[in-house]
Formats: sequence, structure tokens, C-alpha cells
Amino acid sequence: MNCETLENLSTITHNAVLAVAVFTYAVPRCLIYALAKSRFLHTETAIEEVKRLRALLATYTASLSSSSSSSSSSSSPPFSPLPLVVCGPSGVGKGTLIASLLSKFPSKFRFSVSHTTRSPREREENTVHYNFVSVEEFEKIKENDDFLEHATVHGNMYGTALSEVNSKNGDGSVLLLDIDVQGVKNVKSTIESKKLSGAKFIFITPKDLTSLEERLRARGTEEEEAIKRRTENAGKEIEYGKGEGNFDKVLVNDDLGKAEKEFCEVVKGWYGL
Ligand SMILES: Nc1ncnc2c1ncn2[C@@H]1O[C@H](COP(=O)(O)OP(=O)(O)OP(=O)(O)O)[C@@H](O)[C@H]1O
Repeated sequence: MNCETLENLSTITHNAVLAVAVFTYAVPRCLIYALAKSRFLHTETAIEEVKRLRALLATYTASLSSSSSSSSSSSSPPFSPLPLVVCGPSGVGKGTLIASLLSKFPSKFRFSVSHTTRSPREREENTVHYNFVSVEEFEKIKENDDFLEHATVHGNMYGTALSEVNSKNGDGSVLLLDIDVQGVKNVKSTIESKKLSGAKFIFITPKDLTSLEERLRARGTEEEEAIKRRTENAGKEIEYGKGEGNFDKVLVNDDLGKAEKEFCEVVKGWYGL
């Protein structure tokens, strides 16, 4: 099997891709890397293709095990790979750190488009940045039990539809969720009640509340009253964030360069990048 053959695999039929994926998945990791380093599979393209096929198979495997498990989880989407949940108080730098991660791994992560009842900010587009919906529309989705998480934050409702969790084309990309503490609690409870396969949780915290407030003010997107409210909320959020067992990792965003590096390293470790 040479490089060109591997590259062409993405264009062949579904069954053939699955068959090759089964083969590559069955071969131990060390053997794959030994092969990848050999004269037959020595390019980065080939290694990437093997990884892609493994991810593809993992998606199918999770899908099969989900559908064959208990009836309560038979309609639940399999999480493969596990979603990455980034949480922290408003203004702590979640968006900034995520943007930095995405610049390094543009195709590995994707956002869900959340539903929200808040009004669009300047340059925000419906269905691109958010699905902007009315309170009535939002309530309807809640009643149908179709949210992975939903929360009311600063007077507006936000939610992630269950349909957003798995990639539509089986490319193995990781869903990134940028949510607040309420959202995290919701995700944990949905995972538990629907017997889903979990998520990786990271909490971003500021050095102290003063620097958080300054950061929010410098961003210039909120009125003074909203800045005060967000800073007040932050105290409790940080307490939960640092609570034992609530997050897989708590990361301090003080020096941005250091935080970006650490964030990237942690995520690389979790997803084998
Ligand atoms: N380590 C840092 N030092 C100084 N400023 C920072 C740091 N990290 C982020 N910022 C700045 O702080 C502001 C808030 O960052 P960002 O918008 O990424 O926060 P957020 O957590 O995504 O906020 P929200 O939840 O409200 O969307 C931005 O102006 C950003 O440039």
C-alpha cells in the first residue's frame, strides 16, 4: 500500500473505507508507526491518513456500540472523539485561547453553532456564530429534550443541540464547547442521564478578579453594569471551577503566551496530536 493509494482512499466507497479502517485499527499502534516510517509509508501524508482512518473507525465503533446498548441510550449520539469543553468566567480569555488552538490545528476542532435568545452583536451572523432564536423557539427545543446543555446566562438563554455533537461526515473532528459553569453542569447531567461517553473539561481562571474586571473593561463589548455583574458572578464560577473533580484541568490565564502554550500542550496530550 503506497502513499498515493492511501490518499485516494477518501474518494472510494463507504464500505471500502470502513474495511481499510478496520484493518488499520486492528494493527497495533506501534506497527502502524513502524510501517509509516518504512519506505512504503514514509511521508507525513501517510501518517495523517492512518490517523484519519483510525478516527473514522472509532466513530463507527462508538456508533455501533451505542445502538446495541441499552434502549435508553439507543437514540443518543455516540461521542467520538470526546468533545472538548472549555469553561471559565466571562472575559477570562476562553475565546482567545481557543482561537490560538484553532490556528495550530485548523481541521481537528470544530464549533457547534449554539442556539441563543440574545440579540446578535455587530458582525455576528445567524447560523454562523449562533442560531438566534426567540424565547418560544428555545423553549420548544428544551421541551423536546434536544439540548446537550442549555443555560440562562446574564438574562439570555444559550444551548447546544444534541445534533451538533457528532461530526456530520465522520472526519473525527473534536467538538469544542465554550460554555459557562451552568452549561458544564448541564453537560455533566445530560452525559449521566443519557449514558453518553463523556467529555474533556478544562477550566480557565484569571490570576485574580481585579485583572478579570480590567480585561472585560478593556475589551469594550459590555456596559459598565454588565461588567460589574460578570465580575460578581466570576467569584462563584471560579469556586466551582477549582472544586475537586469538577474539571480535568484548571489553567490560569495570566501571561497570555504561557497560557496559550499550556492550553495547547494539555489538549495535544488529551487528543494525541
Ligand atoms: N492573558 C491575557 N492577558 C491580557 N488580556 C487577555 C488575556 N487573555 C485574553 N485577554 C483579553 O481579554 C479579553 C477577553 O478575552 P476573551 O474575549 O477571549 O474572553 P472570553 O472568556 O471568551 O469571554 P466571554 O465568555 O465573555 O466571551 C479580550 O480582549 C482578550 O484579548
